[in-house]
Amino acid sequence: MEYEPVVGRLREVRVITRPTADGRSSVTFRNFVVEMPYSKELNLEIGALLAVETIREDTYLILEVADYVPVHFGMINLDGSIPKEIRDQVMEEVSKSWHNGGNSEMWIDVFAYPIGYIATQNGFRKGYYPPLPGSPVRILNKESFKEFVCAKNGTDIGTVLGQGIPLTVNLPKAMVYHIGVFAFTGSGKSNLTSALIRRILNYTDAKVVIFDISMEYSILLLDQLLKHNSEILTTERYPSNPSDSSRKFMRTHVIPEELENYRERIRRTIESLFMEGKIRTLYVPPQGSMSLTYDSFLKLIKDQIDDKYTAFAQKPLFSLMLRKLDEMMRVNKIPKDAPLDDSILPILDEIENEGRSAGLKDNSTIFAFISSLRSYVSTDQVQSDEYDIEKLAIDILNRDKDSPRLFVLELQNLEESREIVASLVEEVMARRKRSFSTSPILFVLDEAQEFIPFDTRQRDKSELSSSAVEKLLRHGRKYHLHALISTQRLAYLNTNVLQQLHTYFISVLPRPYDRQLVSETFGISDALLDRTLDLEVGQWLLVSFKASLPHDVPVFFNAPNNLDEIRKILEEDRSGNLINGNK
Ligand SMILES: Nc1ncnc2c1ncn2[C@@H]1O[C@H](COP(=O)(O)OP(=O)(O)OP(=O)(O)O)[C@@H](O)[C@H]1O
Repeated sequence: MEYEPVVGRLREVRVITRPTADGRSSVTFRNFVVEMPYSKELNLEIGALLAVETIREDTYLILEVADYVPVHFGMINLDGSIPKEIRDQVMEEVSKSWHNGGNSEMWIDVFAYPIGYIATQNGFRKGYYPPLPGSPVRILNKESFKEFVCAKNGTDIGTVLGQGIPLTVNLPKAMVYHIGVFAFTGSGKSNLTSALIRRILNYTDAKVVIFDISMEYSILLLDQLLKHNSEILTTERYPSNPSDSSRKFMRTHVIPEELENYRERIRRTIESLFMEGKIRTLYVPPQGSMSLTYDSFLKLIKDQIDDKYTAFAQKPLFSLMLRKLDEMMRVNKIPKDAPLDDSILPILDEIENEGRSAGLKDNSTIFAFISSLRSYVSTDQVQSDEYDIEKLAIDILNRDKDSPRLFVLELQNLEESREIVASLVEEVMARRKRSFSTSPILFVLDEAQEFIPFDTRQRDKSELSSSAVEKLLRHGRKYHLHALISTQRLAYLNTNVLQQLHTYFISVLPRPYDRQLVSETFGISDALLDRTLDLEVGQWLLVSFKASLPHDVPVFFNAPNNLDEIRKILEEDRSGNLINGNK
C-alpha cells in the first residue's frame, strides 16, 4: 500500500445511533475524527480512503472520508460571550492566517467511517479491528486507491471524484445482481442509464429491453439503434410514408436542448429507421383477452369440480381430466405458466370418449367445456400478422448472431404499459425456463415506481406489473434475466425489491428517508450519504455489494455525458458513414 506524504492522527471515535427509516428498530454507525495538518496543497476529497493503525500489529483499518472542515485553535471558544470588537479582530487574524500557509494553530478535522475492510501485508480483506486513538492515519495514494477500488480490466464508466482516475467496473457482474439508479428529477438518471446501456451493448453480449414511458431513449441511444440490429416498438399508429412518420415521431419526442442543432439530421435518421422497418407497431390485445396458461386451465377444471351446479355424474370426469393433465405436465416438464396449447387435445378426446361411453347427454356441460377448449387452442394457433408480445418475446430470446439486440418499447398509456411489462416479462421468463440459455437479457425499467409501487392496486394493473418484476428480480438471475430500475423516490417503490439490487447509483435524493434507506441497505454511514446532496448534475455515488467492484467501497464519480457521446457520433456523421444519407 502506498500513501500521500501527509500524516494525520486519530483523535476521536463517535458512535451514532438512530431509528431506522421505517421506525421499527435502530442502526448504529461508527464515525471517526481524524486530525490532519492544514496545508493548501493537501490532496483530500470526500471519498478518499485512509488507513489507521489498529490493535493488531501490521493491520490497518480502512476508513472513507465523508466530510472535512478546517479548524483554527483561536476560534474554538469564540462565541457570543466574547465582545464583538475582539471577535472581529480574532476572525480577521484567523482569516489572514489561512492564506499564509499552515501553522500549529490550524488543522483539518476529517470525518471518516470504517467500510468493513482491513489492510495487511498480504493485501486487503473484509474485517474490523479497533483502531488505536492518537495513532497515525495515512491517505491512500492514487495507485493504491485504484488497486483497491477499481475493477481490473473493467469497463470505464467515468472519473473518480478527487482522484482523477477512470472508474472501471465489472459490468457483466453488475448486471447479474441487478442495478438501481436513484436520483431526484433532473439529476441525470436517463443520461446515466443511457451511458450504461451504451457500454453494456458494446462491452457485453447482453440484449437490452427498455420500457420507456418518457419516450426518451430512442433519441438518447439513436446511434446504438443504428449500430446494432434493433427495434423500436410503439403502440402509436404512424403513417405509411417514412417521411411523414419521421415528422410525427419528431413531434411526439423531446429532443434535448443540447441536440437542437442536429434536429434535421436526427429526423432523417429516424426516417431511415422507418425505412429499415426498425420502428414497428406492437399489437396489444384488448384487456382481458390475454392467453390461457396451463395454470389457469387447471384452475378452470378445479372450479368445475367445486361448482355445486356441475352435474354429479360429470365430476369424476373433470377429476380424471385434472389427473391426466397433471400427469402430462409432469412427464413433459411443462411449467404452470406455459401458454395453453394443442398438446391438451388427446386428453380432451379421451375425456370426451369416456363421457360418451358413460352415456352423458350431448348437451352436458363437460362436452361444451371440451368443445370451447378445442376451439380456443386451435384458434390460438392461427398465425396473425400483428407483432405481439409473444413474437417480441421470441425475438428477444432469439440467439442468432444477427438477431436484434436493443429493444425500445415506447409506452404511452400507463395502465396498458403495466400490462405490457407484466406479460412480456412473464412470457420471456416462461420461455427461458422451457428452453434454457446463458445469453443475458437486461430489462430496463425507467420510472420504476409506476411498475413496482409501494402500494399496488389491482384496478390500475400495478399488481400485475409489480408481481412480474418482483419475480424477475428474485428469480431472473438463475435464467440470466436481469433488471436495471430507475426512480426518483425510493419511498414510492416496493421495498421488497430493494434488497435484490446489488448495485446502486445515487445522486441527489433530497428526502432523508430515501437516503436513510440506502445507508441501512448497504450499512453505509449517513454522513457519507448526506454528501450526495452536494453532488452536481452528472456526479454519482456508486455503492455495490459483491457486484460491480472488487471490494464494496462506495465511490463518488463523474459520469460521462451521454449527450456528448451522441453529439460526437452525429458530428462524425458529417462524412455520412455512420448514419445513412444524413449529410
Ligand atoms: N453526466 C452528465 N454530464 C453533464 N450533463 C449531464 C450529465 N447527466 C445529465 N446531464 C444534464 O442534465 C440534464 C438532465 O438529465 P436527465 O434528463 O438524464 O435527468 P433525469 O434525472 O433523467 O431527469 P427526469 O427525472 O426529469 O427525467 C440533461 O439535459 C443533461 O444536460
